[in-house]
Amino acid sequence: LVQQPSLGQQATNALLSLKAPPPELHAPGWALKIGEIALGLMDWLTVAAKPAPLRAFEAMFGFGLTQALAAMARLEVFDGLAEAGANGATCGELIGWLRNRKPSQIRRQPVNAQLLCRLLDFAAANQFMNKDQATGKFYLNDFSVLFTQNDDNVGSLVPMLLYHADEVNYGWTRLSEGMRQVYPAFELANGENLENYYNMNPEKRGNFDLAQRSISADFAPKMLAKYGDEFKQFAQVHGRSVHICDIGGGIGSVAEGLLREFPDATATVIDLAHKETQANNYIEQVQLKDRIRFVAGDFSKPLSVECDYYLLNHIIHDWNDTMAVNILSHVRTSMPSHAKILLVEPVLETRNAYFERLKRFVDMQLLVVFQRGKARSTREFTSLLSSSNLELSRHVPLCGLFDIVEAVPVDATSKVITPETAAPVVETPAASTSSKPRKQKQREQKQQQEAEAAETHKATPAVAAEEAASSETPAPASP
Ligand SMILES: C[S@@+](CC[C@H](N)C(=O)[O-])C[C@H]1O[C@@H](n2cnc3c(N)ncnc32)[C@H](O)[C@@H]1O
Repeated sequence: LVQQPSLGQQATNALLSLKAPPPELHAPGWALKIGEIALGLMDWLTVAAKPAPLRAFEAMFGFGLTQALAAMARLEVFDGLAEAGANGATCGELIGWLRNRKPSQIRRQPVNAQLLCRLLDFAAANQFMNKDQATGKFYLNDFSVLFTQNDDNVGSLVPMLLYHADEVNYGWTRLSEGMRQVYPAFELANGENLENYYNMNPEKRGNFDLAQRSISADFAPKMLAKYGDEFKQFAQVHGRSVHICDIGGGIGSVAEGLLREFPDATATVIDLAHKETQANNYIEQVQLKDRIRFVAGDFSKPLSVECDYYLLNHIIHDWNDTMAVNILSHVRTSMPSHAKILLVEPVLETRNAYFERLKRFVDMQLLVVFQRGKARSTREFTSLLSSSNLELSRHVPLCGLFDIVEAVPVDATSKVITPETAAPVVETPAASTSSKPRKQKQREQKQQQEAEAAETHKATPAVAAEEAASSETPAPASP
């Protein structure tokens, strides 16, 4: 791709002025929906327009893209380009820069100049970065900026990339044997399940934790866009701010992100006891000790923690149906009737070819790594929830890999909290019906409409019966 230097320079300047990757665009729902449909259509056309032999070669070569990207991240090529900034850098200049650079988080190896130049040309041909053919200079582009690194690497995709390129990639090499459903492919390849593997390789665990934090950092603004108004209304109705429980919340990084977006909210993070010290250190480090509490707990056993929202972020997809119902039932038993459960999951859907492909990829990752875990469809969630005395109240797509599946107790009197249905109602000036501000009235009307729309998603006995009929294969024993 030949880039006009002036354009390339402008783009690079703009990108470098951002400390983290560009923030998500929070366009109105209808605009995102149109964008999604257009993306799906373009994706379908791109695939359909390619002759089959080309598609076959692309599929066979796909692994090389991941590994080339990982090699460049390890060699800190993208950081070199970031430092070169709008001037760009030739291959020779980049090598000089790399040789003089202090060793940093990722171990660098010595590089052979000629070989690295070939790798850079491969990267430019695949649009990982831009190349000005006239000057031979390389420039960071909107893709490679995502793989630059910073001090704590939050916001960088490098930890996520290395997780996929290393331990998960080994797992994929044993996929056919993993299909026997004795051991997950990951265990066949790495000799241990994920947890034991990380116990034996603390450096890899550190990288995995960073990868998770990067996903979490992306989640809070999306949640604000979807739940900001509802949380505000909750505070008006109940006379207090929401209390969120993050079940399987790790060291509290997701809770931290959420509480930064919702300055009045408080949170309880529940995770296994071995996370306690790390979590408390983290919560102290981010100065949220007065708002986030860590509670050691096991979601495979009854829980007793009362909250307004129970967040299960990337939890259910790690488990088979039996365990998923077990976890959901424990949450259900401890939740008050007004509370909601928010499951953050890749919901499989078929309307959009592009997202379907990404979500199916997540499903395969779960198959490779855990075997017991899977991505589920709305119908499958409906079934899991109904077996847990819950019902699906709303499906909130987040325009990406993940969605929010919202659930409420089956016997809840109302699925949506409104001033009319919530108890106890705290009279505040804003909540008094005679002088409701216009915006509040509009919000209530919108919630009413959403409640009606949610009815169409409700589990029907027929669906439940159909789902119950599809039995699940038992999970394999651990080696
Ligand atoms: C995929 S991670 C998700 C972490 C976090 N929710 C996030 O999105 O970053 C799964 C989490 O579940 C926790 N976990 C696994 N088994 C658990 C159990 N039986 N009880 C409580 N937490 C558990 C793990 O320690 C880990 O933090």
